[in-house]
Amino acid sequence: MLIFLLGMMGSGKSTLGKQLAQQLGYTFVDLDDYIEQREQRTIAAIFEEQGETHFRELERAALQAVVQEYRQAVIATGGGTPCFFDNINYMNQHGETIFLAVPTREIARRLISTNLKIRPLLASKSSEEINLFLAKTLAHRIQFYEQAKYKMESSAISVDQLAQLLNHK
Ligand SMILES: Nc1ncnc2c1ncn2[C@@H]1O[C@H](COP(=O)(O)OP(=O)(O)OP(=O)(O)O)[C@@H](O)[C@H]1O
Ligand SMILES: O=C(O)C1=C[C@@H](O)[C@@H](O)[C@H](O)C1
Ligand SMILES: [Mg+2]
Repeated sequence: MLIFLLGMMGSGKSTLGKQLAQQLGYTFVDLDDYIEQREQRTIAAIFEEQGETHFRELERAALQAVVQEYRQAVIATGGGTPCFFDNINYMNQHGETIFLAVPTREIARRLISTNLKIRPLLASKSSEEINLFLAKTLAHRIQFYEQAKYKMESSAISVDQLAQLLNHK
């Protein structure tokens, strides 16, 4: 089985994905890391050198490559992955999709306390600008995230909650 975690930057896809994979004995794949390895450069560099449109094409190709490569994996997608091309339908067709619905306030709080340089869409923004950016971005993205098969809504999602959700499907 392939399990895709969806949600905004900072919703915990990478953190929870690693823990869930460990619990299930699955491989953990972080789509952002996968793209960086394929490209041999950081996502920030891809954005800087070729812009977001090109990044989205690389992201779609990476998503499809991961699906071909793995049979049992937990995949932490990028924050924007479900919102471009037909990626959300593609993921729904190839596995279980879970939207980590963490409130914007909590996401902003988490991100402001981490290194913003690795998140090019947030770099060089003030706290107030980050809050505004997250709210505006989510307003657009929610229509894609909501197409996930499952939704986990909490400001403190745990790996056990995720495992339970999958057990009861
Ligand atoms: N369930 C959680 N409870 C509290 N803090 C968390 C939780 N999950 C992640 N965090 C913290 O939030 C920050 C962002 O988490 P993480 O990198 O896992 O998010 P992400 O969804 O993978 O983001 P991105 O899309 O930018 O890769 C980290 O500092 C992490 O420690
Ligand atoms: O929310 C987004 O659009 C992004 C989130 C990150 O995971 C990276 O995929 C990239 O920084 C873009
Ligand atoms: Mg991540």
